[in-house]
Amino acid sequence: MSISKPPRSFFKPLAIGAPAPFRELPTRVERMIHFVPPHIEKVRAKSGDIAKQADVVLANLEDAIPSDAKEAARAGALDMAENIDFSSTGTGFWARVNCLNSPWFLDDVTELVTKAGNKLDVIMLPKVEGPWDIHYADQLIAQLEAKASIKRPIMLHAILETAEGVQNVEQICLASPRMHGISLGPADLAASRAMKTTRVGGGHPFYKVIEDPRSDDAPRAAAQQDLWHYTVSKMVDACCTAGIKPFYGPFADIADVEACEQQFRNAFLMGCAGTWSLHPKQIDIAKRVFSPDVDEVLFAKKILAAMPDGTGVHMIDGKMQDDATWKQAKVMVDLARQVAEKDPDLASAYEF
Ligand SMILES: CC(C)(COP(=O)(O)OP(=O)(O)OC[C@H]1O[C@@H](n2cnc3c(N)ncnc32)[C@H](O)[C@@H]1OP(=O)(O)O)[C@@H](O)C(=O)NCCC(=O)NCCSC(=O)C[C@H](O)C(=O)O
Ligand SMILES: [Mg+2]
Repeated sequence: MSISKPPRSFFKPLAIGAPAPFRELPTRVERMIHFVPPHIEKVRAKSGDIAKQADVVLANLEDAIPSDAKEAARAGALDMAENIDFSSTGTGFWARVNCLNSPWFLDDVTELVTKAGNKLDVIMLPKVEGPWDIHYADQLIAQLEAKASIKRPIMLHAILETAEGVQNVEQICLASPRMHGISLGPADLAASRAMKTTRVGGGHPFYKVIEDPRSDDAPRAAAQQDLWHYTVSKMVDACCTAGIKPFYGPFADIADVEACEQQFRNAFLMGCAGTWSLHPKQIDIAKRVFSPDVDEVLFAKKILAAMPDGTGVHMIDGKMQDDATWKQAKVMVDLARQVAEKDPDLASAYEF
């Protein structure tokens, strides 16, 4: 017998007075989650301008924040919630709290929900290992939402960054209607798996396939492979099954914009909705990559126009189209419509 909630209970608030969880995710373009270290006043002061460029701004309280600056970072996050106007640009405001077994988690969540809960869209939860972590955070957040009379539910976004978390990703995604999505955490995950790399995301020059020996003894061609392909695929399937969003995570070689763009593009093509940006220059890369390609959108529109009821078979520009390609086209055009609402230049390029 499986131990899961009866269907009628799944969407009930977990505390009396807490808002009911969303039945559908709010429709939002979230091409990048921009990380701000909120304890650094100089950077925090820029986050108002960053909020005009990025789809989501995240106050980071976890890794990259020194242990003696955790309280300052939390205070900085509350300051951002109070003083930045996220709503006029439709920008999401998220916070990454410290992990569940840290001494800071309880105060992070308590203060964020009770003091900034009506501004906060999503809490990002690091190092999630199984559905039990989500159940605990879900119940605690509901209690705090009730206590502080929060009007709309705060969503949860888990980071996939331990071998155990990857093993349990399907159950994590299905654990609660509060789940918004999952991000890949390639640095912690590499450490958890004892992968022999010091890079954060991206490829590795030693992880490659080489061609067969050549008769002329010339050097053999080689191509780097994607270390993250299996994990991203597993994450995308788990998220799509649960109706939540998969995201790539950090790419820490800030100077290597070309490799960053390629890693983001691989994730986009495989189904990810967005990525993290750690530095302002990664915002535009993510915007470019996670907005669908103009030529592909125009071609997808042709497919939808040729097959108004989504059935049958058609030839367009020499390529066979049928019910399945109609669905592919709809994914592309639906996303383009959402992006177009935020971006007038793309709206005109997509010919909406
Ligand atoms: C990575 C950085 C430490 C680099 O900072 P810096 O050396 O200051 O960069 P620049 O000199 O090029 O900065 C140019 C100007 O831009 C401002 N700046 C820099 N970063 C940001 C930012 N994130 N948001 C807003 N503004 C930013 C600088 O202040 C400069 O301004 P000015 O002096 O006026 O010209 C830094 O970018 C940074 O701290 N980024 C965030 C790092 C972070 O959040 N790391 C944690 C996430 S990754 C992770 O956790 C791993 C994951 O969990 C896993 O397991 O995989
Ligand atoms: Mg991490």
